[in-house]
Amino acid sequence: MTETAPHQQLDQMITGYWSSQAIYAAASLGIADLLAEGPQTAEQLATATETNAGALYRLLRALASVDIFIENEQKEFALTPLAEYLRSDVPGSKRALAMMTGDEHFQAWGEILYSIRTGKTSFDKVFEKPFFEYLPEHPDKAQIFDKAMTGIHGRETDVILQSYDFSEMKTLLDIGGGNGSNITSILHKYPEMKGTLFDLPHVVERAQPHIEQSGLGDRCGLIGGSFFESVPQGADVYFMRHIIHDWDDEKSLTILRNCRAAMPENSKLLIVESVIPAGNDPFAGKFLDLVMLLIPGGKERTAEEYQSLLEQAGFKLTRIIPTESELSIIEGVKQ
Ligand SMILES: C[S@@+](CC[C@H](N)C(=O)[O-])C[C@H]1O[C@@H](n2cnc3c(N)ncnc32)[C@H](O)[C@@H]1O
Repeated sequence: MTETAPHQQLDQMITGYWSSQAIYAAASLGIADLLAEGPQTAEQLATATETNAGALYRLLRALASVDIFIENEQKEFALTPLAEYLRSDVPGSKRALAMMTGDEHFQAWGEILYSIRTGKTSFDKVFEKPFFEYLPEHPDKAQIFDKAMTGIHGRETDVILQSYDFSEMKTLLDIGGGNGSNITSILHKYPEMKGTLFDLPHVVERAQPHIEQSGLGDRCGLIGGSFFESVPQGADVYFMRHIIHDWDDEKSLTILRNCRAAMPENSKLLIVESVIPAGNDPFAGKFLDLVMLLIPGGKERTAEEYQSLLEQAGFKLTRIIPTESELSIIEGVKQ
């Protein structure tokens, strides 16, 4: 086996965005959906997508060189196992993730030096408003964001369900639960449990059909609101996945204190996040931390940082439960 020399490794890292932006272009044009019925030439695809046939051919040839699409002898392109995930309608689709990452995220990453120099979000510099205020004003982007969250986090519910026993809990509140894919998976596993999806009003409105289609309409309520104002009262579990990492300590404390005020005495707080380990080992959360710096203005935290945050909000951190993935389940109770 030939090893990649350090200078070649670095070349690959430096030019990494070439492939991610090429994937973004193919995802935005819906190429994988067009190929779902069978192979097509670049000319046919260019007609369907109103693009330049020569340029589209070059895009698809480059992507085929990294196993996304494959070109046959008739110069037709077909789907590969990687390209299948760029279809809109497959379980675990990554199309929305590729579209979000290559668009607003990429523009914010272009201003990374601003964030490193100032500690402020480059998203706000580029788009002139915070990310979660930009989304309701751009419903098409907000819909892509909801789907991207399922694309990146969708499989996480399975690992959470493997690692945590919810059987004693009768009611669960999924705070910032997005399009409801997490809460519906939990409710499917626990047929006795009732749930409530809580998120911003525009998100809850889009989630409603998803909850109805899941057949859980009678067990899953929807409440629109802001966790900076208050959260619904009375659930056995206050569940937040990838919420606290979106915010700085001050805003996170507001959310946690609002949860504490709404929680019955014996209910549990569950925060699901990447807990940053010490040392130099690869850990995707260390790069996700940069996304948090650039875009919403939050951070990934260490176990000590979660302990301190929970204590300041009036909680006792009872356990940090590792899962098969990089995620941990941080459990807290009211002090
Ligand atoms: C990173 S996403 C996580 C979504 C989901 N929990 C998951 O794990 O896929 C953050 C969520 O927080 C919601 N959110 C942002 N600001 C909020 C607020 N002020 N009140 C309630 N939800 C909010 C967003 O709409 C979004 O659904």
